[in-house]
Amino acid sequence: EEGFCSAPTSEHKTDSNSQQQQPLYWKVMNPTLSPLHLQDLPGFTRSVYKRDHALITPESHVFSPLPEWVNTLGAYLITPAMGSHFVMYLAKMQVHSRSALPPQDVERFLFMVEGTVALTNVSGISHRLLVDSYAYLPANFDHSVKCDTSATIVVFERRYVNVQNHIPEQIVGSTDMQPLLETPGEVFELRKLLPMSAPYDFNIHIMDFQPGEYLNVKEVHYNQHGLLLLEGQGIYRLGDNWYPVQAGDTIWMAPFVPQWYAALGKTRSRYLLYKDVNRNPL
Ligand SMILES: NC(=O)N[C@H](N)C(=O)O
Repeated sequence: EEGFCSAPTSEHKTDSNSQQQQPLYWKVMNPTLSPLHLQDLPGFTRSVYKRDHALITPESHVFSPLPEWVNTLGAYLITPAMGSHFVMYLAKMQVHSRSALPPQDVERFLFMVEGTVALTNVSGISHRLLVDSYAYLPANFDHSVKCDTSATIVVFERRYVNVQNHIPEQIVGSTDMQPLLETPGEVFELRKLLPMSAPYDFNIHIMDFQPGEYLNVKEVHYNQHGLLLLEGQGIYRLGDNWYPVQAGDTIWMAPFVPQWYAALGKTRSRYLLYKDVNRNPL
């Protein structure tokens, strides 16, 4: 990693090649694209915190032990203190680490950014989660995540909003197994990681843009978002602000913040997006 940082010109020239040689989503935790002349500038950060949105960039991450987890460091990137009804955090699992359960009535979604973990539920059924795998654990669903070596997971949790006669189930999958969905009037590629049915009160979208592609709708909507840019770079408009963004960046979008994205650079942009759905906003 050090060698990579100290060779900015060759990194730049071989960017598309070196990205191909690195594991999927490698740039999320290795944000070497950050402009070198700004990287060491004392006090400089691209992070921004405003009433209706936030941009949290990797140089601002602060990790501390995750309460009740074993050998795991966490960085909470979005919490209700910002106005969200969910939390989004990075869990860095280390050698012989283990998760703790979320609080009562809180559902959980895990997405693997780095490494491998084993997810075991109360029936003893285990799944190996690799990079790009994900799992949804309903509220009050007994489970445990274990890691022998190291892994990074992006985690979303929220208090489940019950509706009568609908019970969500554990879901385990991977992005590449999900079908592309119709996006009328838009050019980006869309996959949804959870069923679109009523038991689920949020979904996680994976959105892909080729360089030069952008959102057609300048969206303003009641839903809130937590976004992790998994690949690529571009410009995110939030309200009246236009932010250069790159893989590894997190964005909080409050309800009704005007939002728009354009992908730039030479490689695909891919982002993961929490979105509350299927519930009356009243
Ligand atoms: N900012 C976004 O990408 N929003 C999504 N298109 C969405 O709300 O589904």
